[in-house]
Amino acid sequence: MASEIRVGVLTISDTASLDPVSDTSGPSLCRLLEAEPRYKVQIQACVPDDFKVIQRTVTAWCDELDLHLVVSTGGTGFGVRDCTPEAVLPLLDRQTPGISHLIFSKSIQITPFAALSRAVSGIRGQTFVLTFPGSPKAVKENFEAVAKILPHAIDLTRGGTGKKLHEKMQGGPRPSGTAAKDGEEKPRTDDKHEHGHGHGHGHGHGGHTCFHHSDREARSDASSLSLETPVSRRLRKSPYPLIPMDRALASVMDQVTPLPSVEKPVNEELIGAVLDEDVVAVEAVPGYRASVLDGYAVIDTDGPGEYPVTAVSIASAVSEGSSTKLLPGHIARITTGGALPEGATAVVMVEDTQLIKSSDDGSCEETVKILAKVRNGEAIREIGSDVQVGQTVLKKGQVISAVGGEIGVLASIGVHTVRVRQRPVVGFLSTGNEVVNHDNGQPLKMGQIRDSNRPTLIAATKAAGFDYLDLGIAPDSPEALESAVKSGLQKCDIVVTTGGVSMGEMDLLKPILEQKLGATIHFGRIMMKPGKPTTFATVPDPNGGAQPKLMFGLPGNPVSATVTFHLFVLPALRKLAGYEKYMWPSINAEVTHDVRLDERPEYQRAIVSVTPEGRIQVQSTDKNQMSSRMVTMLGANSLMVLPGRTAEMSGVTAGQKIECLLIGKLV
Ligand SMILES: Nc1nc2c(c(=O)[nH]1)N[C@H]1C(S)=C(S)[C@@H](COP(=O)(O)OP(=O)(O)OC[C@H]3O[C@@H](n4cnc5c(N)ncnc54)[C@H](O)[C@@H]3O)O[C@H]1N2
Ligand code: MOO
Ligand SMILES: [Mg+2]
Repeated sequence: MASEIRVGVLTISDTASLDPVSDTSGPSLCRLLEAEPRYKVQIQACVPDDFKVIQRTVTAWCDELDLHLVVSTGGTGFGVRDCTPEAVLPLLDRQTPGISHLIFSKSIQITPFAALSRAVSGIRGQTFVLTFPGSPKAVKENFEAVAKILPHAIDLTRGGTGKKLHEKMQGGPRPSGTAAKDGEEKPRTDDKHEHGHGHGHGHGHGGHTCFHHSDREARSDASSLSLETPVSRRLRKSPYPLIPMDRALASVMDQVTPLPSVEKPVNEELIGAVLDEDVVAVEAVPGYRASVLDGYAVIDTDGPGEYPVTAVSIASAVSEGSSTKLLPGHIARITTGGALPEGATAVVMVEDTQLIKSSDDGSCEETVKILAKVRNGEAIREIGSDVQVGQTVLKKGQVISAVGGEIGVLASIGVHTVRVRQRPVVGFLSTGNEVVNHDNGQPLKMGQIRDSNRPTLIAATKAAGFDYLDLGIAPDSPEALESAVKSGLQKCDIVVTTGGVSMGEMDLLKPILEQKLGATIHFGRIMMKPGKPTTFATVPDPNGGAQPKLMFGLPGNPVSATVTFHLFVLPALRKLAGYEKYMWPSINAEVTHDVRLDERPEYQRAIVSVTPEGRIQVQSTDKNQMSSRMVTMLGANSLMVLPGRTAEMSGVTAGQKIECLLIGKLV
């Protein structure tokens, strides 16, 4: 049986999420649990009665935090906003009706109001999930109803055998009530006790009945992230679980499907495009028998000796049927790339010949001596010897590089257009009342800051070969932000905003996405530095298209925005554009100095270089890697992938190897 049971306690209540201090159910559940040493409450949060927020939180807690037990309190009743069972049920792999029944049967003995709870329970992955009603009394009664079997249930959920319990049960079950704590199983007669089965949640209003209307009214129009929430009542804890980086990346990539393909002419506009078809040569290269050298076309069997020069073939277009025929005992002057006269079987380079006789004015060679013997076929490029007609020269999925190989081959084989994946268009919107255009020509007023995010991200996008739209700057007003994001989504495949995603009262992006644009926020916080509040959402296409649009809410701090753009947005753009390898390549490099680890896994800006002896080294751009200091991006060609600090490992010492993502060119 698990020696330690890691628990998440989730209060589900609009009221409590507005004012977590008023939450009494969550804390009392924590106290009940922690009264037993085996339970360790690892995470506690208040979220509103919001289907998506509940699902997101429970999913993340079960899947990311590897908790043994998640217990929620609230939202199980008949209230119009109560939706805990509806949100939790679809997340469960297996329901546990016996547990729900046990809780119900005990509660109903205490009060008939227990019938107003629609609580569910079950197993998601390896996590046991319980939903309790929203009052400290109900929480206590429900917990006590299952306290004895809970460790065993959790053990079985985790693949345990339950051996210990079965041994304990050898003597048969104890008579009901004999081991009960004082009052545990005594039926209650007081119908008006604070059971709160889904009604009003009882937060901070000790002694209210389960029909507490004022509480219901208060939560009917408010949610934790509501745009109307007054500042003093805003959430003091983020409702978005901190998820690990790998999970965040996987969640982005799950949502990205390559764009459809289009026919494009073969020219430099193709650079960076991904082929969506195999390309077959429609012409042979070369299309005629061509000389590899400047010299003389000969019949190899004639051998060395003096020969009359009876023809000239200079590389140029020749009209059909006009090519000369070489007769035995004759040779023809020929230039590199010239068409071989009919009958010629080899070419002798000019250096291996000697002029014997020329015309009086020297304009014509009449007799030339072939000095060396040549083999049949020597210095001749046969028809199709480079590429044959019908040969597959490029494969679906291949990227048209800027090096030139692909465009060169396409141009040479008579293919004029190719099917390539459409290139995504990404829109950039800076947000913030304090943010002004970097080139506005005005001195900054107190509190203003120049927009460095848009120029940076646009430059990086252009260099990566993607199309972009500059969506300007939106002030921190719900209306302006909503309309700017919406219009961006109408025109782009991805919208990237910077700023407004953390915990301030001006951080409006997340509530706008959820409440105004119907978005699904896949994550709103990541355990990483920089970039903790990075947000990713899918938004229904405002143009009515079937495919949702992608939306990244990057943090406002310039380094956070730049690093998360490289880590998330560019790979997503590459996947959208059809790249099979869309993640950054990484390299292990020797760090040239000691590095202190942060508690969050960190992406330090760094320079990877190759020493004259061929050793690959890496050096941080700057010791002070604060996320506002754009100077830490100077010269960076890589991001050092540093793990979070642990008791065992607090730093990396000079000489150790560390993984580095190569986001720029090696120096
Ligand atoms: N109570 C908490 N506060 C903050 C937390 C937290 O967990 N709890 N997280 C911090 C972290 S980490 C980051 S990163 C930032 C992210 O903030 P936001 O994304 O909400 O961004 P803003 O508040 O709008 O701006 C932050 C910072 O960046 C400057 N900025 C914004 N846009 C631009 C731009 N286009 N160009 C240049 N600089 C820009 C802005 O003026 C602010 O100084 O939140 C922490 N807070
Ligand atoms: O996560 Mo923030 O990006 O450290 O400053
Ligand atoms: Mg902020």
